Amino acid sequence: MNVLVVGGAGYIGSHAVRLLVDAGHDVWVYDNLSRGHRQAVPEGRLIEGELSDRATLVAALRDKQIEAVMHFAAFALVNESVNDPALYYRNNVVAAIDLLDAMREADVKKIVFSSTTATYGEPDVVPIPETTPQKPINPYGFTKLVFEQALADYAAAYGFAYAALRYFNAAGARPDGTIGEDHDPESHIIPIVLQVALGQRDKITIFGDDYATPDGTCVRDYIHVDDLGDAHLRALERLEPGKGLCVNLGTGRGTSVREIVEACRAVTGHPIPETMGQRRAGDPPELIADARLAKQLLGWTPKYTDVRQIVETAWNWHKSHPKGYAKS
Ligand SMILES: O=c1ccn([C@@H]2O[C@H](COP(=O)(O)OP(=O)(O)O[C@H]3O[C@H](CO)[C@@H](O)[C@H](O)[C@H]3O)[C@@H](O)[C@H]2O)c(=O)[nH]1
Repeated sequence: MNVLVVGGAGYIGSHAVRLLVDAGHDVWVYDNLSRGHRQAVPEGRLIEGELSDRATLVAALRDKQIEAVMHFAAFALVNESVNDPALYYRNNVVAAIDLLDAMREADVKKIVFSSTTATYGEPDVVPIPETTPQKPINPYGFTKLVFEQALADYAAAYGFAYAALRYFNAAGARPDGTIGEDHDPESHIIPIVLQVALGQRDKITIFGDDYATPDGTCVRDYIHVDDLGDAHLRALERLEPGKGLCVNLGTGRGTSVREIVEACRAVTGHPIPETMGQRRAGDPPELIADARLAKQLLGWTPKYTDVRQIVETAWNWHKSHPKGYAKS
């Protein structure tokens, strides 16, 4: 299939691009490189442009005879969204609607969208099934929920075929070590802990150990980035006009912050000093996917079932690219 991957130079998008190429799809990356990396895109496959630049998008969709779009070009930091909601509503909603309208203009109506567990807010029931009411608690979560709703409405009115894949915590890197996770500034737990092992930070600060969880630290469902990519490829094959496929992507297993730090010690052989800090505002104690629907509807099973394996792939990237893409 001819696929345009919008935001395909970013962390998760770039991994999906490689899997699409591996599977024989004809793949083009559309990205403004504001947070993505040119080096993460296969040679000759980058179309530079803004999400809101409808003319460039329509031209790309037509020239490359695109049949489906994967949309990864959203901002995804909770704190940033609280401090600058305008940035989030502009990019994740307004510009993303421009993308949908460019698709209408070019008569491309298949889209796979990166949604998030943040649309559920702080759910009462864990593991979290898709039937959980979506009640976000920050602007980031709201922007993703608004776009899910836009997709449902575009499906009903214009015959769009869509998938909204609600990610839990994306982690790890392509096992061949060629691409990985490089955010600036970094805020995600695994890269930060690995930066301690690389000598770039003195210690890891654990944000609270007084939660009502088995070891007192927050529990998350870490899902390997290639397992996420695999689910995108499967969703692409199952899109139906006028319908939405809304599923959680997680392993169904929880891992605490302490367990992440332990896994990083085991994988790197570094003692990784830790210190106990305050709770971080807005962190729910426990987010674990009920991942049965994705298995049922997509025939998808995550290959990485042990968080240590996920950390191994991340470490493989970080130790060979200690400065990320910039100076590796
Ligand atoms: O220096 C650190 C960094 C993180 N944590 C903890 O580690 C866990 C995971 O944190 P992080 O890696 O930042 O992920 P989440 O906050 O769970 O965020 C995930 O989920 C969010 C929406 O739910 C998305 O916005 C993010 O991109 C995605 O990584 C949380 O309990 C944090 O409090 C620490 O203890 N110390």
